[in-house]
Formats: sequence, structure tokens, C-alpha cells
Amino acid sequence: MKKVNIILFGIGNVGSTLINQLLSAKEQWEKNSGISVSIPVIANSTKALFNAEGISKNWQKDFEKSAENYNLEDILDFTKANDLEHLIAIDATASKEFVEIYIRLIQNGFNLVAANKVANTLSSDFYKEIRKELDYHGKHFFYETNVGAGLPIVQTIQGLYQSGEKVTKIRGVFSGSLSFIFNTFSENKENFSDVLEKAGKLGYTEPDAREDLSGNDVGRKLLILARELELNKEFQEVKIQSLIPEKLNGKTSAEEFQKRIGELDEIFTKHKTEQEQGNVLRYIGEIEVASASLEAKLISEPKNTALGQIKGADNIFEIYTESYGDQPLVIQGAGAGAAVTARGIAGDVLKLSQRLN
Ligand SMILES: NC(=O)C1=CN([C@@H]2O[C@H](COP(=O)(O)OP(=O)(O)OC[C@H]3O[C@@H](n4cnc5c(N)ncnc54)[C@H](O)[C@@H]3O)[C@@H](O)[C@H]2O)C=CC1
Ligand SMILES: N[C@@H](CC=O)C(=O)O
Repeated sequence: MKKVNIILFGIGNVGSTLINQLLSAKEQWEKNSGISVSIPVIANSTKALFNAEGISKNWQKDFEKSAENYNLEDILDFTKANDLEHLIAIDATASKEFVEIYIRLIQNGFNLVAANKVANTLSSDFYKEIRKELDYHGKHFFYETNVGAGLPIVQTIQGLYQSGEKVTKIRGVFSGSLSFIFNTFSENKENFSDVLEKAGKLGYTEPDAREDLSGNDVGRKLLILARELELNKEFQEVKIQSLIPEKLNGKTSAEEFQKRIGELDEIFTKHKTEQEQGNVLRYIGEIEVASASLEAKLISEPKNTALGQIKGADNIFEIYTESYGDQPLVIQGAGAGAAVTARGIAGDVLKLSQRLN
């Protein structure tokens, strides 16, 4: 039996669901894959719970009772002192700062799995540096949930590209929260701000919903896929239409924004009423490979098209390639939510574990 040790950073919406999924699937993984998963450390931004034997189903209570302030050194010392091998650090934070420790984790024997999209969307120098360190230390980095949550998008693009297929265009709805928001807002008479609030409660938005509404989250996903196709792009080069006015973005705090979301109602009611009859609003992403152009924008789409008919928090990805010709390869399904995202991370952990000797 191969024992794999998970150090989980981020025990919010996605991270806590992941713990429960991993603990429930433990016996099945042991029986079917010969992999025994243990979670000796879980951490939020300030406190960590350490248990060399691995946390149990009572982890929430244990965390409340015994979690202690920590820094990275404490975690490195703990894994060394307890001879923990086959280490996988999972980044289930949305932190822009946390990714700064990726290189040190790799240098200290960790493999990485990330739901956080930040590391893959910083400068291409940092992107290349991570991969250089991974190669040098013989470590792995999986990030399927960076695009499409639990949908198999990253692996499909990697598989097509690495097999020599020419991908010409990727177009679709890349945001689960914006999909839910526009599906609900286009169909119902609810205020935009009420629908936005609902999307947050369902766990579809980023911790700061402005990441979604500004188009930055879709911009990041476009960049992540473009880089899989070896397009040498930077985040600043992605053309992004923001859905929020400057007065609510910029220097406004997340709390203040939350209090003022009612100010969005008028703007979105205007978008809605100005459409042609039978159309719906869709926030789409598009990668044109030949011109290396990446764009995220709001469009009004006829309801009877592939993009127009999606439901709930669905994403849809149309992948155009040489072999598929004019009829794209299409992947569709829930593109946000704790359960599907956590399952996507669990899939990454399993695949990564199978590569460890
Ligand atoms: N919600 C979804 O449908 C999807 C989410 N993701 C990604 O999953 C990640 C987590 O999302 P949620 O769980 O919704 O966020 P959340 O806000 O519910 O949880 C974030 C957690 O990270 C912790 N954290 C923040 N900074 C930290 C640091 N420096 N060190 C350790 N922990 C830190 C927080 O304390 C919190 O426990 C985000 O990067 C998001 O983009 C990816 C795909 C889908
Ligand atoms: N906030 C994101 C979650 C998944 O990445 C989205 O809305 O798609």
C-alpha cells in the first residue's frame, strides 16, 4: 500500500468539502488503487492542525480546539520530524500571496495540486520557474480545477496538444458563477444583486465576487489554457470586459462592495432590456490560436444555440481543432460548486499519487 500525505492549505468552501470526500473515499482508494491517503496537516490563513496519524472525521471540532498559529517552517519541520513521505500540498486558497511559497514547497519535497488559479497566471517567468523546479526535483503539479472546476478541460487540452493535434480555437462559457447569474437573471424577475448574493451562498463565486464580475477569473482561465497551447501570453494581454463600474472596484473593500451591490441592479437591467427578444446574456471567453488573441466579454446570444441553452452553473467549452473540423469537441457541465471542484481536486490527488514511486 502506498501512503500519501496531504497538507491542505485552505479549509473554506472547497477545502472542507475535499476533506470530507477524501475521508469517505479512503477505503475505496485503498481497495481499488492501493493508495492510502492521510491528511496530517490542514491550515487556514492563520492556524494549522497537526496530526501525524492524519485527521479524522471530527476534524472540524479538533481544528477549533487544537489548531495553532503557524508558519511554513513549522509545517516543513513537522513533515521532516515525522518522516512523512509522498507529500502533496493542496492549494485550496484564493490567495495571491500563498503562491509565493510554491517554490519552497517543491524544494522541500512537496508535489502540488492547486484549485487556486493565481500561480498559473502570474508572469510567464514565474510559470516557467515553477516547472523548472518541478523537473529538477522530480515533482508533479496538477491543476485540473483551474478551468471548468471538476470538468476535464485542462487534461483534454493537454492531451490534444501533446498528441500533436492542432487546436485552433476555444470558445465558451468559462465562469460557473456568471453562468448561474445570467441564467437566473435572464429567466426570472429577480434583481441582479439578489441573484449575485444567491450565487455566493451556493459557493459559485470567488471569495471576493469582484474577481468574477470583473472578468478576471475568466481571463485567468483563458490564460491557463493558452499557456497549455504554448502561447506565450501575460495576464495583461488578455482583453477583458469588466462588468463592474470603477467606483465599485478599485479602492473599495470587499465588505463595502458587498454592501453596495444594489448599485449593479440598474446597469444589468439595462443590459437585459436592451437585448433582442429570445436572446439571453452570456459572459464568454474566446481563444483564437492563430492570432494568439484572448478575450472575455458579455454577449447577447440567441437562446436556441449551444451557448444560449446552458442551465444552472454550467460551463460549456467548444474546442475547435484540425481533426474535429467545423464541428467542435464540446465539454459541458457544472463549472462551479464545492462538490464538483473538490471531486476534481481528489481526481488530481489520485492521478498524482499513482505517479509517485
Ligand atoms: N468555488 C468553486 O466553484 C471553485 C473554486 N476554485 C478555487 O478554489 C479556491 C478556494 O475557493 P473557496 O473554497 O470557495 O474559498 P473560501 O474563501 O471558502 O476558502 C479559502 C480558504 O483559504 C484560506 N486561506 C486564505 N489565505 C491563506 C493562506 N495564505 N494560507 C492558508 N490558507 C489560506 C482561508 O482561510 C479559507 O479557509 C479558490 O482559489 C477558487 O478560485 C476553483 C474552481 C471552482
Ligand atoms: N468563481 C469561479 C469558480 C470556478 O473557478 C466561477 O464562477 O467559475
